[in-house]
Amino acid sequence: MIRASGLSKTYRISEKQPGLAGTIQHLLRRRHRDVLAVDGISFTIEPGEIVGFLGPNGAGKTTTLKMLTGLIHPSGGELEVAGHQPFRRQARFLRQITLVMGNRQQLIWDLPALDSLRVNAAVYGIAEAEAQRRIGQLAEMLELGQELRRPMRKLSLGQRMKAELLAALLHEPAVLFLDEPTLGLDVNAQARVRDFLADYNRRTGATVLLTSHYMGDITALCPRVLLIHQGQLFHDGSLADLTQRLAPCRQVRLELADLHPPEAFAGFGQLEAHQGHLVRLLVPRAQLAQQVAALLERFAVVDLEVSDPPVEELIGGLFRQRDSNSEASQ
Ligand SMILES: Nc1ncnc2c1ncn2[C@@H]1O[C@H](COP(=O)(O)OP(=O)(O)OP(=O)(O)O)[C@@H](O)[C@H]1O
Repeated sequence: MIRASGLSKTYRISEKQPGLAGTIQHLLRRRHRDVLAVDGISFTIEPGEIVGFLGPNGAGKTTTLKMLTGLIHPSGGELEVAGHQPFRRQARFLRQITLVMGNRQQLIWDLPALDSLRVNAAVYGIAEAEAQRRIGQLAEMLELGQELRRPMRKLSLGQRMKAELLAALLHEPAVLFLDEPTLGLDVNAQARVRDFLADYNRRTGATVLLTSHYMGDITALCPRVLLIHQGQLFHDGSLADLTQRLAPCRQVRLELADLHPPEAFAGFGQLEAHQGHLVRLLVPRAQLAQQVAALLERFAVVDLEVSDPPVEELIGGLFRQRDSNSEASQ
């Protein structure tokens, strides 16, 4: 459904010094600087997949989404979405995709969503009876009722987001590009939007590419993630594989019946925290079973939990490390 090969985007930024002198100089001799936002990424997404698109701020996610939806022209590489070249913006292509940005809204603030939805239906050439059927079905899935009859400005953030999703799906697109669809929502509203997206994907077989800073969205919805950093693809695979790649150790938390000095844990792993009866160790994955067995034998254990460090921390740590390496080599 989506094929990108060596996809790149360079933005040209004009640089102007502040003040009148800067403006005159800029008029006489323009200065430009190139920003390589996306640097030759390649990936393929099959119909029906839900793929998470991760990366720190400024990694190039939004730029990639804009190229995939035809909002901007790539500087290089090849791109095909639903059998089309997005930047040609053919009507047949636009009918097959949708883009939802959590920080933008398309529904009119002072009007009830139903009015805007009728306009959208007309723009897409959907007959009135069919539009009503689709609105009814999506409203039921999104648990929206009378809210659609109230002006958008009177709805809660979560209700507004759900109405935006409804509007974005009215033309039954085959590919959904979702940029932070749960931005600013409270945990309950986030969970409802996630459930809806999973349900929608199951029912319709739509392909979904999702960016989110909330790792909960990604773990709940995306069996596969693409991770980009400084415009390059760093990982294409499962979140579990990514975690394994980033964290060679697992965290072992212990609650012990007795008090022991820190030295007592030497040889069981790296002691991360030690407070009274609570102890946290980092143990290499390959030695986990053996070390846990040894801990259970050596200490009177009240409770034990094995987990991966939070993936946000792992990703943040990786990028801090790579950034400081690249600064050091400059
Ligand atoms: N219109 C533009 N003109 C010039 N530079 C831009 C433009 N849009 C983005 N950039 C730059 O391109 C790089 C990638 O930005 P982009 O918005 O794609 O990142 P992102 O991964 O979506 O970040 P965030 O998570 O913060 O939204 C950044 O360095 C950004 O400053």
